[in-house]
Amino acid sequence: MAAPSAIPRRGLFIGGGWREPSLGRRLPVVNPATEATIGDIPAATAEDVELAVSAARDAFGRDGGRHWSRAPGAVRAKYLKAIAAKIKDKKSYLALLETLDSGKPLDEAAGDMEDVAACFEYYADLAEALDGKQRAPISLPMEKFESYVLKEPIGVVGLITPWNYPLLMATWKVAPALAAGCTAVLKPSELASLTCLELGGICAEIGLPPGVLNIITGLGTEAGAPLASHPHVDKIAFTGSTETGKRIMITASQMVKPVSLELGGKSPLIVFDDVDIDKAVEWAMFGCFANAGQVCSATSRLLLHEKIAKRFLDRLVAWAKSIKISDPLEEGCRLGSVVSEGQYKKIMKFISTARCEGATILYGGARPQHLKRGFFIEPTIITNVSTSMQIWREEVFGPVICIKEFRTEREAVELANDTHYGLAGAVISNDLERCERISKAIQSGIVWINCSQPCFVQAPWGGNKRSGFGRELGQWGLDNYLSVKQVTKYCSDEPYGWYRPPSKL
Ligand SMILES: NC(=O)c1ccc[n+]([C@@H]2O[C@H](COP(=O)([O-])OP(=O)(O)OC[C@H]3O[C@@H](n4cnc5c(N)ncnc54)[C@H](O)[C@@H]3O)[C@@H](O)[C@H]2O)c1
Ligand SMILES: C[N+](C)(C)CC=O
Repeated sequence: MAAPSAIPRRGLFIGGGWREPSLGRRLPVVNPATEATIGDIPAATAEDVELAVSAARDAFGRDGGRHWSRAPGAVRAKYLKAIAAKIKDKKSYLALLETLDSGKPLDEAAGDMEDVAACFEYYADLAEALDGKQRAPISLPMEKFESYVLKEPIGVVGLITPWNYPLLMATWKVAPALAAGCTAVLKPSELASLTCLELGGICAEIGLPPGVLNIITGLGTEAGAPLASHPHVDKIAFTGSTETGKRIMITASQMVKPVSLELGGKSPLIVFDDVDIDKAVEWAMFGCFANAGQVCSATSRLLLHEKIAKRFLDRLVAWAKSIKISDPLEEGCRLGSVVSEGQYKKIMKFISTARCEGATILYGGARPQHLKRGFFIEPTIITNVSTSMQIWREEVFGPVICIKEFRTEREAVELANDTHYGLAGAVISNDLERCERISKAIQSGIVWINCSQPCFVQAPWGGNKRSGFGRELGQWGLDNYLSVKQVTKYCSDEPYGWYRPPSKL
């Protein structure tokens, strides 16, 4: 598909319609693969947050919730399925916008759109099943009482999301929140908001009741912060950096507002000496170079058994040289640009600091020579790394992998856990018992065996330690937006009998 000459000019999506931002300001949209400004998005501020939250509150309580929050799950499922169908219809167009906005290869963006549609369909099914799970009885030790559980939507939720998988990360929150009966205000990243705004258009097309989903674009400090601190927002679900996550937690704590946080990572991939080297190399590449390494769960610390380290690195360099780095719209592109100039400079600084600290840039580390414009960085392989180096400790969020060797399983696990993060980890070995042992020993929310990165909507996603808490996807994702209410009934004809009745005289 050819790139459109201009991207759609959208307003903020509030109360089922488009609105210009209150202060009339807009932010430029830069295609990171060409550095050309291709349009702009509205810059919402506290005034717009106020309107969006108010629209979401109205939608939550409208007609006593009969049309949304207390409607049968099948009603909400119908809308979610309609959204999924539209996403599928518009897959090529949405993928194109995602690529123009973020620099990711078009094939990856198309895959993301399939995952977006699948996520809406999955939570449509869970919305339908929710009614059947209401009033689940609780077994009590006293016959005079009966107890059951109601699962109710939490209320109005604020959803704040990052730029690396713009529509997909938003969908991981929007789909379960709506399935649960919540109404929502979505604030995508200012660096890539185009497809999230298109989601607003889709909601209007399918006739989603006004205010159920509101989408406000803008800067984190101007639009995200007032959303997080708004007293009428009942929960914040956040995906982004650990630093912003900390700020959100502090803000939310003032109102004892629940938060779920999906934060950064510095995940390990352990490779033993009993593997097919080329197969393992491909997973190592996918684990750290897919989406130009801008993946929260990127396995960016590679731990190699010393017996295969040399051969593995030779093959890794050979494979890395063969990656097609190009305009992300070109067929077969496997490494596009990173998302922005700021991200490009940040990654380059990580590489130069690694060099200054004494690490070896075995391959890459620079702009590809054949690309004169755009924020492209070669796949970068760094060796001679010590555990005190920044490159070992901090999340780069770019196509940069650092490597250490190990001798024993114990040493591998110690190195794997030598991080403040705890999002993911991976192990590759033909000894499956060893893989099982290691999957228990790695301190993270996700472990992959003999692969890295596959992600399924049915399985829980989230981290430990400074990678956050709470789980998205699967049933856990729905539970994020449900409040559990205990209802207990006294069902005996007898008086309770704790107090002595007063005399009738
Ligand atoms: N754990 C996961 O599932 C997961 C998934 C994707 C990305 N991430 C993480 O996201 C990070 C990259 O994303 P990013 O650079 O967009 O993160 P970021 O923290 O800079 O921004 C995330 C979102 O928060 C908003 N924001 C910024 N400051 C804010 C504030 N003070 N109050 C409220 N909102 C604010 C931003 O506008 C954006 O919408 C990486 O650390 C990555 O690991 C985690
Ligand atoms: C889970 N994933 C890989 C789609 C997004 C994390 O950044």
